[in-house]
Formats: sequence, C-alpha cells, structure tokens
Amino acid sequence: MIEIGLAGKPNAGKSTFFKASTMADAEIADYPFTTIEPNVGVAYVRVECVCKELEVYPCGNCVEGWRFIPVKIIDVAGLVPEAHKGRGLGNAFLDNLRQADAIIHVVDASGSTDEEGNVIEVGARDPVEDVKFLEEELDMWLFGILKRNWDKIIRRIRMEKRDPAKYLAENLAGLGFDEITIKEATRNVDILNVSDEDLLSLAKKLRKLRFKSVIAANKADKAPEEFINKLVKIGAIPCSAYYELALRMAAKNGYIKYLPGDEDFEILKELNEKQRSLLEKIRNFMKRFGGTGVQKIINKVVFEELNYIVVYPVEDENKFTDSKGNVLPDAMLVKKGTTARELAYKIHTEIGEKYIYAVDAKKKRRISEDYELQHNDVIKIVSAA
Ligand SMILES: Nc1nc2c(ncn2[C@@H]2O[C@H](COP(=O)(O)OP(=O)(O)OP(=O)(O)O)[C@@H](O)[C@H]2O)c(=O)[nH]1
Repeated sequence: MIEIGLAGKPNAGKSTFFKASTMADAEIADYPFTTIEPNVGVAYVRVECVCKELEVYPCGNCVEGWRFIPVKIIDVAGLVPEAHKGRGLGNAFLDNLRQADAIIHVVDASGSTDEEGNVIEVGARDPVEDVKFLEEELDMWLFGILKRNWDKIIRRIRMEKRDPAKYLAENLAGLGFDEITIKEATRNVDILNVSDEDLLSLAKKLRKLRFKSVIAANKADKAPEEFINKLVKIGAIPCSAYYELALRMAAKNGYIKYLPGDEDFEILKELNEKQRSLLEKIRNFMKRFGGTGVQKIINKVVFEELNYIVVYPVEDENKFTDSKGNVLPDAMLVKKGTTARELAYKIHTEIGEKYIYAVDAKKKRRISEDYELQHNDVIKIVSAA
C-alpha cells in the first residue's frame, strides 16, 4: 500500500489531519477509525468509479459513484529545528520518513505557532519559513548520512572497482533510493571527487527526487489571506483539518450527509445553536475553497506527485465481475507505466508467473503483455495459475 508521511512542526495540526483523514464511515471502510498503530492509519483517495461509464452503476463497491481506495498515513513525530542533529524527536522523525513514499507537509498557514510549535498570535510567523525549514532539515539529514559514510563508500568503489552510482544506490537502499534516482541525482557529479559543498547539493537533489511532497496550508480557516496566497503560489493547498474532522464526526453521528471530498453537506437532524453556527462557518469555508482541502491533498499526493492511476482487475470481461459475481471488486492503484504483465504480478506472484494473456474488458480486446495500463482500465488476466 502507498505510504504517506505527515510531517510538520509541533502544533501545525498533524494529529488533527491524521484523525480527520483516517476516520472513515462504515460506508467507505469495513470498520471505522482505521488506525493500525497509534501513528499509522488508513486514509483514502477518492475517484469516480468506472461503473457509471460501464453502465453497471451502482456496482456495490462504491459510494454513490465514488470509489475510496486505501492508502497508509503515518503521523510522523513533530519536527523541531535541528532535528537532523537528534534534537527533539529528530531521529524518530527522520526514521519514520524512511519508509514513506511521499510527504504531506502540514504547515500552520495562520502563522500562529513559532518555529518550535509554541502558540503565538495569528499572523506572527511567516508559514513559508516552515516550508523551507522542513526542506533544510531533510537536506541536512541526508547530507549527514552521506558525509558519515562517504569515505568508506569511495574506498569500496575504488577497491572493488564498482560502478559508483550502482554502489551508492545499494548503500542508500534503506532510505528508499533506487539506482534510477541515484543516477539522475549524480549526473554531472564526479562521485569520486566531491567537496562538502558538492555533497550538500547532492543531498538536495536526492531529497527533491525521493521525497515528493504536497504542502497542506492548514488552519486556512483562520489564516490571513496574504499567507494563503503566498503558500498557494508555491503549490500548497489550503485546508482545514479541523473542519474536516468536525464534518466526519457530524456525518458519523447522523447529523449531516457528507462524503470526504464533497464540496458541501446536507443537514439531516435538528441542530443546536453551537452546531449550527460551526457548520455555517464550515459551509462558507467550503464555498471559498471548494471543500475542506483534506481530500484534495491526499489525491494530489497520489495522482500528481506519485503518478498513480486506477485500474480494475476482473475475471469476467462481459459482466465486469470476479468469479463470485462481485461487480468491479477491486480498484487498484498502480504506477503510471505499469504493464499488463506487471499488473498480473501485483495481483498475485503466481498469476504473474503463469500469465497467458490479458483482455481489455472495455474494448473486449486482447492486449499485449507490455501494454501500458491507462487510468480506469478494466482488465482481465488469463493465467494458468
Ligand atoms: N483553526 C484550526 N485549528 C486547527 C486546525 N488543525 C488543527 N488545529 C488546532 O491546532 C492545535 C494543534 O493541532 P494538533 O493536530 O494537535 O497538532 P500536531 O501538529 O499534531 O502537534 P504535535 O502533536 O505537537 O506534533 C490544536 O489545538 C488543534 O485543534 C485547523 O485546521 N484549523
């Protein structure tokens, strides 16, 4: 499953974002509060289910035409300045990120927390500084790792006459680097002759390639417009994790009808004055930003930063079902560029090994094993398994 790390300084709203994004209604997930470990939970990307296009709506596996597909969310320990030197929970913070495919950087867009996370008055801290600060911490962390191991790595490359990029990739595999990334980052770098300055710039390149990230301009509900605009300019998405959490709780308790990612909600029950006034504020926020922003952020990470698409494996290419008659039983997230054969392996190693051919169920046509899957493809794999 895709793993997304939530990073940010203390008090930026990570825990609120985590709670909001992992709190799912019975309609969406099999069980509510899909928390795996205290800081690991399941959130969902939201996509239009292909069942409408195939005229088999409702398929029984989507909610009103929306598919919610699980991704893992890791609430990473709060980041404080100089985490790379082990300050605060620095090591835990950086270790948590090793396993993440991408990062959601939760920033306090209201500027009401200082660099250590202490509460200050709204607008007193420029949130763009926080964006730079996370990047710098990551750079220094990677730089530290490179620097500590560099001499040894160089000696080995020389002694064993190894391919430098390949050897480096093997050494950095624990941080999630692969050879392609290392090759790209070290293009035009003479690995055997680098200064500290070169190492730092290599660390920066590695960070950019390895840690795809989306900035969540959180607390947008009380943020000065100027800060929101500044953050949007550098690609951030305004959000209110607090409002999303309130909506999900209200929906769970039957007060409103709301699906994560909706741009509005419907009131179902009598509300008291306090509830009505909060929901009124939330509605105004949603009108202004097209929702609370939380779902948009998760979708952006998966589809724009990590370049995933959705495909639907089926066993019956005419009814779009599995062997038990379930219509479109699975929606799978796969990387753009995944081939039909690779999909077979992803479904099951044995299905991949004993692959015979694949069928595009929409066009009822055989496809070659190296056909690159497209978003919303419905695929039947025929295998001797
Ligand atoms: N107005 C507003 N407040 C928020 C929002 N998100 C979080 N908060 C508040 O900000 C404070 C900090 O939120 P947390 O979610 O605990 O922050 P955190 O980043 O997890 O903090 P640490 O656990 O210390 O790392 C709490 O009082 C939240 O209620 C938001 O979207 N809008």
